[in-house]
Amino acid sequence: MVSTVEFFVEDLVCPTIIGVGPQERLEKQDVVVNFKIQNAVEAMVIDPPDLRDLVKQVFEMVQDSTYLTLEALSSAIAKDILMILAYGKTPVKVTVSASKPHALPLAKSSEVVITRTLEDYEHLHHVDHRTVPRTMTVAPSTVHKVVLALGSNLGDRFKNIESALRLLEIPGEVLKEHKPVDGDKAEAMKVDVVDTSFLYETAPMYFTDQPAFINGACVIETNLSPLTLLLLVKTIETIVGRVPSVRNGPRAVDLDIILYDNDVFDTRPVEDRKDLDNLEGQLVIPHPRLAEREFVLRPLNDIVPDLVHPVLKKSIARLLQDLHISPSDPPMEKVIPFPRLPPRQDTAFAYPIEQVPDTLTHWKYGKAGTKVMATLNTTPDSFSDGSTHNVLPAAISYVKDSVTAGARIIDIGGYSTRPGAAFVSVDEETNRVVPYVQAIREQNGQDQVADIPISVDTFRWEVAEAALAAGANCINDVYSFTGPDSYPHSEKNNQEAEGIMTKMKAIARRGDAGQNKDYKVYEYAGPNEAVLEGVRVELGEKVEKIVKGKGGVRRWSVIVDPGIGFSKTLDGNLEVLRHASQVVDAPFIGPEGNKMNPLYGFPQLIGVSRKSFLGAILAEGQHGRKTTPKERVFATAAAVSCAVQQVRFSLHKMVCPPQELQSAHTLCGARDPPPEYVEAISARLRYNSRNCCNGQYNTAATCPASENACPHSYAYAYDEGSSTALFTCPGIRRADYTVTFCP
Ligand SMILES: Nc1ncnc2c1ncn2[C@@H]1O[C@H](COP(=O)(O)OP(=O)(O)OP(=O)(O)O)[C@@H](O)[C@H]1O
Ligand SMILES: Nc1nc2c(c(=O)[nH]1)N=C(CO)CN2
Repeated sequence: MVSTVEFFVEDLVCPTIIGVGPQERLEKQDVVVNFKIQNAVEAMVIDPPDLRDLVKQVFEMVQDSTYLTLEALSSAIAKDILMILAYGKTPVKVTVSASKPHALPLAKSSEVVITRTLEDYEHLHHVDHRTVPRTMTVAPSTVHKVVLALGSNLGDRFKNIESALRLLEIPGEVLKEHKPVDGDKAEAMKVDVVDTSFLYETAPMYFTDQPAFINGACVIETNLSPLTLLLLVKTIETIVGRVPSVRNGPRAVDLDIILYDNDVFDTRPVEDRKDLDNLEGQLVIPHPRLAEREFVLRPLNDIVPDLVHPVLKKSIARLLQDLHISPSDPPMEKVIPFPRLPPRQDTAFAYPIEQVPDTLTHWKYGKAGTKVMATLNTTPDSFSDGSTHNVLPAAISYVKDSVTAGARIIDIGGYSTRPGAAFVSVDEETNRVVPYVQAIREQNGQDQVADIPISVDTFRWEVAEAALAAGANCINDVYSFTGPDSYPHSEKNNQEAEGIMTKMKAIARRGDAGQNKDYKVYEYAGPNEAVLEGVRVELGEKVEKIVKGKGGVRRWSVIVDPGIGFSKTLDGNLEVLRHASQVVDAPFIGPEGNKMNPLYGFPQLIGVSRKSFLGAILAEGQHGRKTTPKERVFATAAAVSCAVQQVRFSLHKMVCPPQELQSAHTLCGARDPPPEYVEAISARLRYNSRNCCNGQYNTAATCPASENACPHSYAYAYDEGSSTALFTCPGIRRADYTVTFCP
């Protein structure tokens, strides 16, 4: 006979909505829950249940539930406990009792007691492998929300991931070879990529002697069953170029199914579920290694932070928070890729998707987190330097000098957005932009210039399309792609527009230069933050519109611009500039401060150079006077340095000659200390975090160390990726990192 051991939890009091009476549906009442877990002694010794965690999860689940009967509630509690404990481990038996102490006037309580094992829940088509559809099935009217993890560490990693996403959206074509599809029509299969995370460069986990990965995640909507989806992702991995390799080894692309609705599946027989090394050819959902992988959790946290793991009953944000990240772990770095456009035509590629471009370059957030954009105005009426650049040779020499001076992207504009600027036809604007793009790309033998990322400042799809075809990489749209002439509103066929949107990089700007807007509606944010909040809400809505839903721009392709100098008073402009970091660093916004900031985490473009709000400041006071844009150099430098001090990744749009641009670049570059500092800083942080808490504590809340563990200040330490050290050890506070460098 197998001897068993029992664990008890008694008198857990949880307020909840329970019962059928009208009053009971309105107000929470206390329910008292007791439960007992029984299992073989041997299994429990090896893997005892974490009762503290279990109690917390049961409490939260009961508190959030609204069952009509104690029977239903007890059964749900039993199911949750069984699933939490059985996740890859030995099944157990659970007895749950739930009582309502206030239900009966003449009795102490009314109570229900039930005993369950996992087998009792098989009919819910969870957990048991026999219930996972083994055939290729499609239910055309059912839409499932599925979360996928994306990874690549071989070849053009960004291109591989983009190719995989595009192939996902043509499941019928990809799975053609796998016919017969059990009577289902390939055309009925549907997958839409409806949201994407940021992308991160990550150090390889498990098998560490291999190249760094690019990792991300996406949400898809599909009518495919879990197993058909598995077949689809495995087929796509092969098409993109994945070849068999060592376990956890290098791969062109890796697509893992992380979550499928709220479902729980395991195709392995019950006796094989203890192990995670026998997954080949099987399907386990949620992905069994999710909770240990920062490279999956962090991107998921960008898009579905509140999604609750159906077994562990914790949100993605909580799983990420609970992850034990060691200070010595290399940090994950957000990256910003630029496509090389137009794409090379690969006639051998047999699938009907838009040709995926190679990657021109990619920027990292952490290293040199500030960059300079030079502005090439090709309008005769440009407000500060018109007439100097609108001649091709002069323009090219400006671009060359700007690149030498440190510009990392060129923004070309052929239609001024200043108030009262003359109307320019689409053809005229195109002719003002395209020849300049072509001329830059034709700078043979001068790779730095010929390969410089180019953005085009336009709000018209015809101009954008022509510019991208000529070799521009990025569209800088003052209306954030939601204007009257942008793609989604144009008469252009949707599919074609979608192709253009996914191919390019996008700069989403907030508003044109019309009347100053009234921001009173956002005054809840505080007397001095209404404009800032207005920008977050309005630009946030526009950005959500372009990154979410079918045909969206990838989140990793978007840079946001709060539009300093656009539709704001002088105070409004200053407010945004002074709080520039809050545009993208504040996680929550809204009247209750509980709405996710849709701009959270985006790289930011800041354009202050020579703008008229600086002119307004220079005109103030006794010694003030009217200035021309060219006279606002010092004011520009002050404004740029104000933003550089705050924003983790910022791109500064400069409208100035190359020599001024050089000082902006140097100013921005001042955040990059020489390599020996970086090494010294990381070593010191590692040392301090070890000393401070002996590596014992992993969350800021629990480390008892003093506030003064780090006596030195290094601005760069934070940027260089020591955020893990900062996070795991509160002795090293972010506030310690001012802009002084250690001698
Ligand atoms: N949720 C899931 N998503 C993807 N594959 C899964 C899943 N569950 C089980 N598998 C199985 O895992 C097997 C190994 O997949 P793969 O080759 O991608 O492994 P890996 O990338 O080395 O590891 P991992 O999947 O843990 O990232 C596949 O044969 C697949 O059937
Ligand atoms: N950083 C990182 N490490 C990995 C990854 C990955 O995607 N990113 N995938 C693996 C196998 O799936 C093994 N290790």
